[in-house]
Parts: sequence; structure tokens; C-alpha cells
Amino acid sequence: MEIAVIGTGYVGLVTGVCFALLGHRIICIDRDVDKIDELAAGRITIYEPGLEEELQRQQEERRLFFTTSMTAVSCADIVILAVGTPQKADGESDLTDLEAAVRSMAIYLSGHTYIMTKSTVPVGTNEQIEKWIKATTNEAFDVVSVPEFMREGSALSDTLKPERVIIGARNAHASEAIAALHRPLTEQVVETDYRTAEMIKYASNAFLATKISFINEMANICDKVGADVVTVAQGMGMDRRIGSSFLEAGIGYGGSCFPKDTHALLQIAGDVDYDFKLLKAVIEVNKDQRRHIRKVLLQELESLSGKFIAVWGASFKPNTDDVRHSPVLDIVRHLLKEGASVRMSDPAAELNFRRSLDHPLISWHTDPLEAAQGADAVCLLTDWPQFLSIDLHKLKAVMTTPILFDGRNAIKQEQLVDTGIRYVGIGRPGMRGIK
Ligand SMILES: NC(=O)c1ccc[n+]([C@@H]2O[C@H](COP(=O)([O-])OP(=O)(O)OC[C@H]3O[C@@H](n4cnc5c(N)ncnc54)[C@H](O)[C@@H]3O)[C@@H](O)[C@H]2O)c1
Ligand SMILES: O=c1ccn([C@@H]2O[C@H](COP(=O)(O)OP(=O)(O)O[C@H]3O[C@H](CO)[C@@H](O)[C@H](O)[C@H]3O)[C@@H](O)[C@H]2O)c(=O)[nH]1
Repeated sequence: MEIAVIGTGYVGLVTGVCFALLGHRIICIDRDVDKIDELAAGRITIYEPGLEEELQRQQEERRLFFTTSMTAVSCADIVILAVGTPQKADGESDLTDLEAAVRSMAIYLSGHTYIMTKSTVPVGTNEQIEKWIKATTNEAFDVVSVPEFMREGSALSDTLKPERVIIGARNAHASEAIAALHRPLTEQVVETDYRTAEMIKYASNAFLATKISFINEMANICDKVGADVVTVAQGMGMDRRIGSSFLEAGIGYGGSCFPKDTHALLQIAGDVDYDFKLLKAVIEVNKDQRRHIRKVLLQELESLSGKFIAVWGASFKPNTDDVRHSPVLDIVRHLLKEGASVRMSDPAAELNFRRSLDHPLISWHTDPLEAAQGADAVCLLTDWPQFLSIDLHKLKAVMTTPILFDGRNAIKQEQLVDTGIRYVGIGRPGMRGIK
């Protein structure tokens, strides 16, 4: 098949590479000239393990191409829409890029084409896409909603082995054609209508966000009653009805999806006069969780003014350089506001973080131990494996006050023994003050 992918962010790029791997001929289109130049030269512009090597392999096999020109759409059997749908100030999804992409590609449609929507879009958008296309061309087409569920950091394997593929279509013929395209990846296919497919995406992300806010509230109670949230989550997760994933307490969820999609779902509910009380609380708890660390540091150090705080991690989770809605951004802003100097280290996200937040009181260090030099506290905020293997005796030796705030509950009890470090996790009061 000949497939054109519009938008070469995480979703477009990974989808393009994966369908090339399955033997299709892929043309990736983006309006960003610099990005396309880099990709055409075999270099990816994001940090995603394994992706650059696979992209280069597919380019060598002459199955993967990059262009800024929408004319490439004219040869395509399938056009995949993977442009961004960011959050507007009121929480609603901004469909400006999507509309521009659809209208500009529709001019070049030639012969029957399937238009596959992978961008996360509010309910009713796939019907709107049909209208935008019809306003531009008389060529035959079918719009199919195929929401994407990949995670950053494991995007290739998630896309090649998806847990399920959701297909929202207007007719059985279009649904079957797109189901056949995905059959080499999985048999777990749900065929449904547009609106249900659109809702499945939002419901999935909102539910995962709910699990995280739930366990974060449990952690806060564990701190007060003297229970250990990591073991609570382990015990809960053994019940298959609950499941063990997304029960890691921490500084709250971030990233380009959960914050945006939970707000968009609130808006979708609001549009039909439904007050989604539970989801509002999930979002509120997540906001509070980012403030938790400030409280802890103030308790431990009394004042943060003039203090040196080392921050390990900038990205919203490990194995990505993405800082979109990273809790670390908010936390560092709080620390700066209190008058602290912040010594940061992250294996991949420095550049992106600095683009969002640069300040004379922030310094960057390749070596996390160097960042901790002379620090009054170290805050582990992203659980990159590089941070977890640091010898805590060495850490204690370089710090002014040996306080370790573990915002990911990633440090194990054995690592702390005899280090003299004052450890503060999230909902792990038993691990405090181990000498
Ligand atoms: N990032 C993820 O992990 C993930 C996972 C599942 C779903 N999604 C959803 O997929 C969509 C894309 O997300 P992303 O993170 O890959 O986006 P992104 O912001 O990283 O990339 C979007 C790309 O689209 C390009 N673009 C925008 N308008 C264009 C136009 N008119 N013509 C051509 N190119 C255009 C931009 O230049 C950019 O390169 C969003 O709706 C997102 O919610 C993202
Ligand atoms: O138990 C957990 C699990 C995750 N997180 C945090 O939640 C956020 C999101 O993590 P994750 O879901 O792994 O990352 P994303 O790459 O944002 O992926 C989510 O968002 C994508 C975009 O919609 C979906 O495709 C994926 O299925 C969905 O997992 C991160 O800040 C994590 O640190 C926790 O705090 N506790």
C-alpha cells in the first residue's frame, strides 16, 4: 500500500516507521522544513529509543520518505492524520492544525482514499473532517477514526504490538479495509462508529489518570497513618480486577496527553451539560500533588530562600526528552519563587526544558552527583535508570544537608541502609530517617 502520513511528531513518525516495517511505502509530510530536512537525512528530532535506527533501515530499504509537499497525497491509498491537537486556554482541543492539514491535503486527493485519523480528537471531529474534505473535493474517500494508544519511551513496541486497535467507521467496507491493514499487528480489533471510537481514546486516558490520582491520594493518607503506599499498590494490583499498572504514586502525571485529554473530556462533557465531578477531582488532585514537594521541603528546611536544591529529572517520565506539561516545570517554578537556586540534571531533556524555562538561578550538570554538590536537598523527579543506580553513600558525601526527596518512590530500602540520608518518599513514612 502507498500511505501518506501528515505530521511527523511522535505519532506520525512512529506510525510511518512501523507501517514501513510491515512492507508499505510511506511518505511522511510535515510543514516544518527543518524537521523534514533532519528526518530525510536519517536523524530524528526527538528522543525515542530504537526509533532512529529503524527509521534509517526503512530509508535504506526505500520504503520511507519525507517531504513538505502535500502533493504526495495524490498517490496515497491511505492518508494518516497525525498532527497535534493541543489544549486551548479554556481546556478545549485546538483543531486549527488539523483543519489546515485536512483542507490542504484534500486538494490533492486522487481516486478513492481512506483518511485515517490518529490525532486525538473530540467527539464529532471525524464527521467534521468529512465536511472539510467534501468542501474541497469531489473525489471518493472514507474517513476512519483509529485513535493512537502508544506511550512515549516505548512507542515502537507499543505500535508494533498494540493491546487493541479501535476502528470507528461509517461503513463496514471502510472498517474491514482498515482492520485488514492492522491484522499483522493484532487480532484485538474493536470495530465501531466514529463517536464511540473518539470516546474510547478519552475514556482510556481519563481512566489511567484517575488511577494515578487515586493512588496519589492514598499515598497522602499513607503518610499520615503510617502505611506504605508501594506495598498497598502491590497488594491491590494482585487482584486482576484492579491490575497493577498505573498505581505508582509520585509527583503527579504530566506529558502531552493526560493533562490535555482530561481537560478536553471535561469540555466534551460540559458541552452536553454533564458535570463530570470525578474527572474534575482527578485534575485537582494532580495539581495539588505538584505542590506537595514544596510543603515537604519547607518542613525539612524551614525556608528555601538562598538554599541549593538539586533536581534530578526534567522530562515528564524517563526515556523521553519531552517536557510538555512535565510536573518538573511547575515544581522548579515553585522552588525559584521561594528563592532557591536549582541545580538540574537530565540525560536527555535539558534543551527542551530550557526552551520552556530558563532562569539565572538554574544551573545544568551532566553528572547528577555534580548537581548534588553542596545541595541542601536532592529531588528525584524523573525515574531515569541513571539516577536510580547512584551510590547513595557518594551522594551523602557531596551534599550540605543529606535530604533526598524521592518524587517517584524509586529508591529501594536496601540502597538507603547506613547512608545517613534523610529520605522522604510519597506515602512511604516507614522509610524516613534511616541512619
Ligand atoms: N505523543 C504521544 O505520545 C501521543 C500518543 C497518542 C496520541 N497522541 C495524539 O496524536 C496527535 C499528535 O501528537 P504528537 O505528540 O505526535 O504531536 P507533535 O506536536 O509532536 O507533532 C505534530 C506535528 O504535526 C505537524 N503539523 C501541524 N500542522 C500541520 C499541517 N497543517 N501540515 C503538516 N504538518 C503539520 C507539526 O509540524 C508537528 O511536527 C495529538 O492529537 C496527540 O494527542 C499523541
Ligand atoms: O503509575 C503511574 C504511571 C504513570 N504516571 C505518570 O503518568 C504520566 C503519563 O505516563 P505514560 O502513560 O506512561 O506516558 P504517555 O507517553 O503520556 O502515554 C499516555 O498518553 C498517550 C497519549 O494519549 C497514550 O497513547 C498512552 O496510552 C498513555 O499511556 C507520566 O507523567 C508518568 O510519570 C504516574 O505518575 N504513575
